[in-house]
Amino acid sequence: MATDSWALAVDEQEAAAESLSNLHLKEEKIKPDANGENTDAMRESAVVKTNANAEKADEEEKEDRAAQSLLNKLIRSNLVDTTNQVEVLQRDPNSPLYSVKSFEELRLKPQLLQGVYAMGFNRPSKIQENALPLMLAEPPQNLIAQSQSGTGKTAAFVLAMLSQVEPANGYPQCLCLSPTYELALQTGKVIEQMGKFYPELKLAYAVRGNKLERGQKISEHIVIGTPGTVLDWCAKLKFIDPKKIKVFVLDEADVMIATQGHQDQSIRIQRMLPRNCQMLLFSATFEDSVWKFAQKVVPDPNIIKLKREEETLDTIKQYYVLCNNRDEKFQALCNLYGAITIAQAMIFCHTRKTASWLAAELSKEGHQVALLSGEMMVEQRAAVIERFREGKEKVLVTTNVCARGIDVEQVSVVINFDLPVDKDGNPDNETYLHRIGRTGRFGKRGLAVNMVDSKHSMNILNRIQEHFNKKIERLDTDDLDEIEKIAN
Ligand SMILES: Nc1ncnc2c1ncn2[C@@H]1O[C@H](COP(=O)(O)OP(=O)(O)OP(=O)(O)O)[C@@H](O)[C@H]1O
Repeated sequence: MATDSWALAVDEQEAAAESLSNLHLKEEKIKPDANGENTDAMRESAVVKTNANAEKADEEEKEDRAAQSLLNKLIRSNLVDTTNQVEVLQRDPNSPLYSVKSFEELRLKPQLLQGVYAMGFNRPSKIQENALPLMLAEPPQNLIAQSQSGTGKTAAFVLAMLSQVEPANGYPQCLCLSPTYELALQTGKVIEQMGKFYPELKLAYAVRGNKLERGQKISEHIVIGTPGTVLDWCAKLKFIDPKKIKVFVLDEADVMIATQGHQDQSIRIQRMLPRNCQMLLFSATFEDSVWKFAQKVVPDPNIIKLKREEETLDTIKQYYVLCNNRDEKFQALCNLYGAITIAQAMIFCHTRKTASWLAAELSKEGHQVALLSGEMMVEQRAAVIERFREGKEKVLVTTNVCARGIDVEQVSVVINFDLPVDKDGNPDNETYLHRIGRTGRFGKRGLAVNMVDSKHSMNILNRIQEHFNKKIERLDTDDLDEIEKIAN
């Protein structure tokens, strides 16, 4: 389907409009008055608007990250497999470094060990091998830990909290901060499961809407909540005596830092805690901003990091197809499906609108299609992914926002209906690797097909090719023999 005429695809126009409107959110400009001068009132009002807009953008960023994190928790029932080594930086490099290969070695209270086994945990995960002895040491140590989602961080700090609690003392002794109500509930569930054989142990949720009488003191041993409400409960309403807290956990630090207000509130809470309180901070990623925040929250930390699994394009055959427009891309996709048997495929689009359109068109052609879209509630997204994993649908059409970090082993083909670009329209190499990398895993060979429909997208493809230094071959989807050849 060679082409000379290139038009800016409808999708790209939509996407450009979207990123422009985002830009307007962030960069509210001061307009001159009739004499061409700015008035103070205008400047002030623009500053207020800019702040409000920045907060709104913050809020959206946090919601995106929080939704992703919740989705990961909902769709995961096992540890993520990782062969990467853990890196440990001890606060005192001269003290011996302990690591455990079994839960028995930790000398847990019997009812906790029973709880761990009842959850089906046979041995500590990679990160737990090092983190647990540090967290349970005498005196307990402070810790900053980073490892990708699903590697056992939550289970580790829940075990640390449960180990420190003295149920005979009817007041809060452990405080855990989560970025959102929903994430707090998820952690609460783990506490309840692991503490199943510890019935005297009580848990309270400090989340908006959980109203208590003024002047009341709470008797629950563990409090889990969002920073604003926890701060109110400690400082304003005095439901919690922060001086009695023994373990302070800040979970999902990378999600937390997306909101400036949450950072400030967390730091204010931390300052109210006693000096000997154990401080623990967890994050799935470790950008500079997370690191700076972590150092403010956790004094004298030990640091544990687990590198991310390397993704590679080595086992993946990459192709591109030249088209003139969206309809031709759809036709190319149908030709591909007509010529080869595809176990399961993920198709990525740039906007929700294209994704919905494509899913509908594929359904009309008789394909069993699942659509994962940003408008869906997180629980609905989890249900869609679950069905796809079970093989109930063979094609998953999605936008990038929804599909980060989703592992579906049986996906053999990834199709970039639109190439991944960042907010400024430049190639998003990391996303490309992420999307394509998931097909060629576990020693399997994968197939990736990129749809190119304009000079601009050809340029993006070339830059992706240069970045990875891996050739992306041209494929003619009108030539059935050729398609069959690549499939074999
Ligand atoms: N030692 C273990 N053995 C077996 N399964 C485990 C172990 N530790 C945790 N799990 C399970 O693995 C999954 C991921 O663990 P966990 O939620 O603690 O990871 P996480 O790193 O906190 O992930 P996230 O960042 O998404 O919260 C959960 O289903 C949990 O029950």
